[in-house]
Amino acid sequence: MTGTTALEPFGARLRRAMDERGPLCVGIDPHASLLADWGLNDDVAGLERFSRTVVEALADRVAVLKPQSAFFERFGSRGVAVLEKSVEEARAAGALVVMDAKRGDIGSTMAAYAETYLRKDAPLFSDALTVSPFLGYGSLQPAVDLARENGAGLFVLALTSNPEGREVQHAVREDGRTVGATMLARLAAENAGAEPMGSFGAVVGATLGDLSSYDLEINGPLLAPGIGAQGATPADLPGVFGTAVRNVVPNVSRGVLRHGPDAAALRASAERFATEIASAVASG
Ligand SMILES: O=c1ccn([C@@H]2O[C@H](COP(=O)(O)O)[C@@H](O)[C@H]2O)c(=O)[nH]1
Repeated sequence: MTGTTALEPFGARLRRAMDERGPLCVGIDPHASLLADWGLNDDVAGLERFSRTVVEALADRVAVLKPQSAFFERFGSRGVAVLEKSVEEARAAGALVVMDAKRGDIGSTMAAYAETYLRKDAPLFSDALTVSPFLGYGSLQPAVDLARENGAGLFVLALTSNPEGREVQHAVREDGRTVGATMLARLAAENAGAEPMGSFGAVVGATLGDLSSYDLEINGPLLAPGIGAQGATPADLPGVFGTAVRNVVPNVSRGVLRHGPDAAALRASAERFATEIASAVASG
């Protein structure tokens, strides 16, 4: 999957991975507390060991791994070097990598963020990147363009899993639509006509309860954090997402990672979540 050959669009690659492996996305979130629980030092060597363990245990079986950039950046350039290596190894083992860095800025700076994560030959190239649209959806255009050119994707924050997100995302605009609904509509337009689905996804928390007032049919993936440590369960998915549940990529980070460092235990936990998710999606 690495190299210079052109990539198929992210949406097509993700749909295939979801069909073959199931939709589960496991986070690589090396919290200081998890490093301690795993008997590792809170240093670059501990970070490297943690991340390598997760990649070796799961990259050959889950559809998506989602490193949380913040936990690597806190170690400076050496942490970012670990992140680079983890992304490369995860992709080489067959997982798609969603870089959770939530980038967002004025368009000219956004272009530099896009070069960092979405240009095929960049050291941190990832299959998709989380981005923040709160400087205006239009500010994301350089990332949309570069993602299209390189077969990558984006996950745009729309309705986040944290309770504080409401004050921004549920705010009602002059046209009567909420900010979150507007982001979903922009993504639906981005993905129009794409088959089997578009490459431009939304982040929609699994914690949010009934979202039937929102049109989640964006013809693109819905990255759904919040399962496990934040209190949502796989069984909540049909109630939150309705018929759009078939496009949901449920993310679990601490809920799986707390079972490490034993690789078999990490795999068993991911397998349990995958099974519960499959049965919830089938019932939805
Ligand atoms: O709305 C959002 C967007 C992103 N996240 C990220 O997902 C994981 C969740 O981790 P858990 O340990 O499963 O709670 C983490 O990296 C967040 O930064 C989110 O939770 N909500």
